[in-house]
Amino acid sequence: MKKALHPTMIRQDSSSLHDQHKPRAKNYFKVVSRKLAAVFTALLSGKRKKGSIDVNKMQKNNTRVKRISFSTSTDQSTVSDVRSSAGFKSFGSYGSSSSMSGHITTPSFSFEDICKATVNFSPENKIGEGGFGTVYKGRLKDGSLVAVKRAKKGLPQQFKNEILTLSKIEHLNLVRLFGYLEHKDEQIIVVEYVGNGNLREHLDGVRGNGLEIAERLDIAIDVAHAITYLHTYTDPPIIHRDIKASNILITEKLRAKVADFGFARLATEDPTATHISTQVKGTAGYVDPEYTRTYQLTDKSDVYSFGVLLVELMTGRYPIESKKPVKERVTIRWAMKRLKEGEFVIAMDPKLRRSPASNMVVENVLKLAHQCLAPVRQSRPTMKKCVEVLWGIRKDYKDRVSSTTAASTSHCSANFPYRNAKSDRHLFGIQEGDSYGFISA
Ligand SMILES: Nc1ncnc2c1ncn2[C@@H]1O[C@H](COP(=O)(O)OP(=O)(O)OP(=O)(O)O)[C@@H](O)[C@H]1O
Repeated sequence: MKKALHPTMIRQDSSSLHDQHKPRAKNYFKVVSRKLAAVFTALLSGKRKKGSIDVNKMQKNNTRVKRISFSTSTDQSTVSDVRSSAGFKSFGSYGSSSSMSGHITTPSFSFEDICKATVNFSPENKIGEGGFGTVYKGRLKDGSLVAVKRAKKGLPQQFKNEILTLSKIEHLNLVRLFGYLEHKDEQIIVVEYVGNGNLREHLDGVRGNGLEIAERLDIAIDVAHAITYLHTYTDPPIIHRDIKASNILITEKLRAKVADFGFARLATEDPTATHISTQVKGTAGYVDPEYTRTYQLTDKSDVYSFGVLLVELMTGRYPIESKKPVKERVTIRWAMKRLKEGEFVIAMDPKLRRSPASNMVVENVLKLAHQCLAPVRQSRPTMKKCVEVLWGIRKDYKDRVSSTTAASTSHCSANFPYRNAKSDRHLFGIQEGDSYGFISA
């Protein structure tokens, strides 16, 4: 999907800021290898001991296209668990994320199996390319479809982040980890295949038949469920740090799964801590300005990015539209101004059908986005609150559409037997992933 660089893509070289860590690097590696050895020994002896590995201090200089990455000298981020990475590890069964009781089962397939599954990483099987590397579609021996993420060389940090995070989570609206593999200089992550492209492709109209307002609302709710789960129901909480439309994968039923945990962070286990001081990472246009200013990361940074995503869903525009007139270039600024001036319909994606019910959704979702985008994080709602607000909007929408449908049916059913099957599927019955999406362990 990364055929060409979009205006939102930026390149930021972080080397000069990282340089200040260099004199300490040798010591960190010593400390880290000691801790890795301890954790590995604990794993072998069957005891699960919480290690504390300062992974950001292990981080090499990282130049990324599109994503932001620069650091602060007070970087004290920690990741509280690590697993052995020798050979293929699969996470076929693991307990609840809150207990972090994931265990590594016997290796179930090898590098050769992955080569077979992807037909030697053939270009025909390539489904995407991102900062992490290339993503391939694969079919395993048992016939199941998987997405194989083949890391670019020299990104050990992101590889580790992604497997550490994915191994702790299980939720219908998050892509599921099947396993990972380190083979010579290859680093591979195998995850659930989500077959209907990503949200950005749907908004661009290069996938599917265009998303109706009810479908966009369901997608917003799915994403909100997923982030609520990460912030509230994992232990320690997880901050995704890269919520954006291209990381929202879409199923055949037009429901959403959040992917790409390369930048995710485990929040501190210290209940008195208000934030983590860490490198600023994310994608231009989505990153919380308070985080970029203070280097302080909290779950409210994800809330900010979610606010940007809501605006994107309602307007169809990219967060940064460099070809638009100056006043419209920063989409959130433009859309919030339209909202404030009572002209939110102007900001509404032209691909969306206008109706009192869909206008109501756009207005209320933009109002929620406004709260998520508050400059000061304390003023932003929690993700759980966002879910509740979105549920309310969906209920109002359904009520309004049902009453309109009932009125038009009673008045002109003989003349107007046509029903819109696509809209109807949002009015009746429970949708896949409507609950918080927990999968019982
Ligand atoms: N599990 C998956 N199932 C199906 N397609 C996937 C899967 N994971 C990724 N993709 C596709 O591959 C693309 C690239 O994914 P990846 O997470 O590596 O990068 P990205 O998020 O798009 O970009 P960046 O890494 O710069 O943020 C996705 O946008 C998506 O289209």
